[in-house]
Amino acid sequence: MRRAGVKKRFLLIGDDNNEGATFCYYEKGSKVPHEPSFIFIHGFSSDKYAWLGVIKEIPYGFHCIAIDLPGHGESVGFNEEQLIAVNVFFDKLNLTEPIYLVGCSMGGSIAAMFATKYPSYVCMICLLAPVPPGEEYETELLSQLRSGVYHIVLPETLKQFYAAAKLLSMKKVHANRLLARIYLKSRLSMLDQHKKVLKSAFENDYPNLEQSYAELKNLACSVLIIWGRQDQLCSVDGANYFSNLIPDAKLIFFDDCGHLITTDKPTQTASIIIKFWETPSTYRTNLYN
Ligand SMILES: CCCCCCCCCCCCCCCC(=O)OC(CO)CO
Repeated sequence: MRRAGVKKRFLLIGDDNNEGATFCYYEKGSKVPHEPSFIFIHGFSSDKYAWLGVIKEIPYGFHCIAIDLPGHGESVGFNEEQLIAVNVFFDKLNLTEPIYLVGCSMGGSIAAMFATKYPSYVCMICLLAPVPPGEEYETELLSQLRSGVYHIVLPETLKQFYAAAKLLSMKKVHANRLLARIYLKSRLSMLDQHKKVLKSAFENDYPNLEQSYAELKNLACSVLIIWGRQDQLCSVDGANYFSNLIPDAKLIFFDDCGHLITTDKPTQTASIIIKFWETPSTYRTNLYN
């Protein structure tokens, strides 16, 4: 933990709809007046830990927060839908100045939808291989997942774990069986919860993705899109879909990179995120001056 310079924190939400609901998150640095905080949102069945490799490479002086989404990691007790819960989180933390929202995979879809639903909260978004909409972009893996073959992303055995790692990442993980077994065991305790999240996402969110994304064309904030060329879960063609929808978006492809961009290219991801932040934008300048 100390390596990445983050502290683990808890935030009790506990309103009428979510009695005792608590967000868990990592924080590095603290809010800098008149600068956007960097907020990181992980993908399905992942958690805040996935961002440590990226956050480690972000220089001190920037304010970074990586949250555990409801139904993931150490965040507990939510009934509310993700977008509303995330919005409450920002309010409770007094993140009143527009933020730089970074999301990976399903977290990228959430970041995109958050920006359309709450435009005043966001001045920049970075989407790492967000879920593309509908059958036209549906990979074989995603369609298997939709039909209920969950072990592709929710492995239950060591063998399935290695198979999942191989499909999602270019990194070789066969190295340490003990660590793999410990990691798998910790994930198994979340299995039923994650199955519920996935089922609900496919039933309620996936069918409406195209309609939800359509709002992206009205975005005023700056948009960065990153995709791994070897992504087998979220089709690389999705990058074209999003850049057609958002003509001003900056598009970056990583070679030798699968779906798990934060695993395969943490250093490069951090440096692109910072470089994009440094790019002059009239929109942001007007916001902060
Ligand atoms: C407000 C809610 C909006 C949700 C919208 C998204 C609905 C998509 C359906 C589920 C699609 C499932 C694929 C997720 C891929 C993923 O996240 O990959 C992980 C590894 O498992 C990376 O960390």
